[in-house]
Amino acid sequence: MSFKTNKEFFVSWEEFHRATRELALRQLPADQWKGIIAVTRGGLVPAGILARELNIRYIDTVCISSYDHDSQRELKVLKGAETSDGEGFLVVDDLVDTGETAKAIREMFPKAKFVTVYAKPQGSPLVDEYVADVEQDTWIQFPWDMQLNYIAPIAESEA
Ligand SMILES: O=P(O)(O)OC[C@H]1O[C@H](OP(=O)(O)OP(=O)(O)O)[C@H](O)[C@@H]1O
Ligand code: HPA
Ligand SMILES: [Mg+2]
Repeated sequence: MSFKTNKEFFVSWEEFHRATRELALRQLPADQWKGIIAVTRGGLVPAGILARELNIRYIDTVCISSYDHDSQRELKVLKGAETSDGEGFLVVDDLVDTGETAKAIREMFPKAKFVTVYAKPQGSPLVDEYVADVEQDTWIQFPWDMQLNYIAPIAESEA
């Protein structure tokens, strides 16, 4: 499935950090968690921030690759986590969009709490908790996918 839209939502490191700390605040008390499972790769960044804020040192990964095949999105689990049903674990991803990844996560870890930083409407019902809503037709640009660039003054780009 290809995603074609002109609408973009640019997220800075500061904003991502702030939103993820807000997510951490909602996961108290911290001692209810056996550990965190990060959904690679996007979930690795919020997992590090959550682990720091909640003082959690047990961090596992579930490694998922999704790709286009005959215009249908296929999900492949490259590596699972060391828990049978996810009980007591916080599973974290950067966002939920169509919800396809979330469905796979729910099947793998039915007893875990699944949280994301951002959620689009199609996927948001599949997440237990998230911080910010983003419209379905908007592409979220994360800070690790961007760099600072020079831009010409507005006056110079006239005519
Ligand atoms: O709700 P969905 O439509 O499934 O989309 C959400 C998933 O897509 C992105 O990962 P992606 O597959 O791009 O891989 P990455 O995390 O390795 O960048 C994002 O990090 C979520 O895991
Ligand atoms: N931004 C970045 N990665 C994504 C998105 C998005 O809006 N949707 C699915 N993967
Ligand atoms: Mg991902």
